[in-house]
Amino acid sequence: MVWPMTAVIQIEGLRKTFRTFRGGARVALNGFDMTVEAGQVHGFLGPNGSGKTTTLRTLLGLVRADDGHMSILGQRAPEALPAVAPRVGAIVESPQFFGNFTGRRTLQLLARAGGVPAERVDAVLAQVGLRDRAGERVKAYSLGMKQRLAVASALLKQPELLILDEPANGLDPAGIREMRDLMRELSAAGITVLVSSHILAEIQLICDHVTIISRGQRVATGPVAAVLSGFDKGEYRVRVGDLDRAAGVLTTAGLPVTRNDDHLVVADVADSAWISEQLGQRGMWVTELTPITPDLESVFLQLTAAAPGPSVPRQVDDVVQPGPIDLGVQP
Ligand SMILES: Nc1ncnc2c1ncn2[C@@H]1O[C@H](COP(=O)(O)OP(=O)(O)OP(=O)(O)O)[C@@H](O)[C@H]1O
Repeated sequence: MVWPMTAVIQIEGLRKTFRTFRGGARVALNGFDMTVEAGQVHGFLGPNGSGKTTTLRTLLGLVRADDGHMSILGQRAPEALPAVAPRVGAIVESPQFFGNFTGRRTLQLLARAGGVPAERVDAVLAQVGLRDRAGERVKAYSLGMKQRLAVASALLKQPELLILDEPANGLDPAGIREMRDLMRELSAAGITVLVSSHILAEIQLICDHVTIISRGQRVATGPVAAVLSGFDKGEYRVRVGDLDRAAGVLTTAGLPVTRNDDHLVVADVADSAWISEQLGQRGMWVTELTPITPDLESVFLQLTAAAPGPSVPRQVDDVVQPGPIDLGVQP
């Protein structure tokens, strides 16, 4: 199989079914595909239980796949993992640090265990912004600082690829912002970053590309802006004095119109000036004409929702699979 030279991670047709305690089967991955190109900060987004951790654990050889092809840095996984491991940093399980050690001591021990030169410790402490707090005990660190220490430990061996499972889990907005800045700095330093998350705002802030998984299948992928624009329905919010009359005019002209309390939502609008012209000609003066651009949250909900109503918890293991949506953005 020929894969693009720039693909740092390539996953095709990945399948994994877990046998449950009671002899049942739980489909975690159902033919999942993902491509992460060099230099990306790639968000791996999906609801709880959609298969993100299973994908990362399978990629890193911690879980055996039932079927599919995977490569990391151009080498087949899991077979070639021992060869590529020195070039990959990963935090898939929350690392447990010894609280009585300082951050620096923790990294010194990890460096020694990994055969990494001791000078790397100060370099990674600086890289993750912990240099000034490196002499404090880890048990006094905030959650954000512990996450940074975890990232620092993964950076010790100067990886080309960093894989982080839910790095911003439990962080407050300021912590998420700091994590975003850190990801961007790592990306600027030439490291490809794959970040999994079920938090949309976090992915929109941190990542330039995204793959969305739902029930073990990829449902969208591409640059964040392209994924969003694939869902742009050309909708405009229109405010005008007589909503009913305006709705009538626009509907007669063939545009889909939704009447809300104090405004209309008009879809399929190619030229917004045409709306003000049509209404103005009939003595209706438009006071607002605003494009409604999709955000990742609404796209995510559309893509991952075979969602039950709010009173019914999402059944992550439902058998029904949504059809994958090909945005044609990425192979
Ligand atoms: N070791 C296991 N044994 C049985 N089922 C498992 C196992 N690991 C994961 N699963 C199931 O596989 C599905 C996917 O789980 P996974 O942890 O990959 O999802 P996730 O997207 O990482 O979710 P979260 O955001 O909650 O971490 C879930 O239904 C989960 O219960």
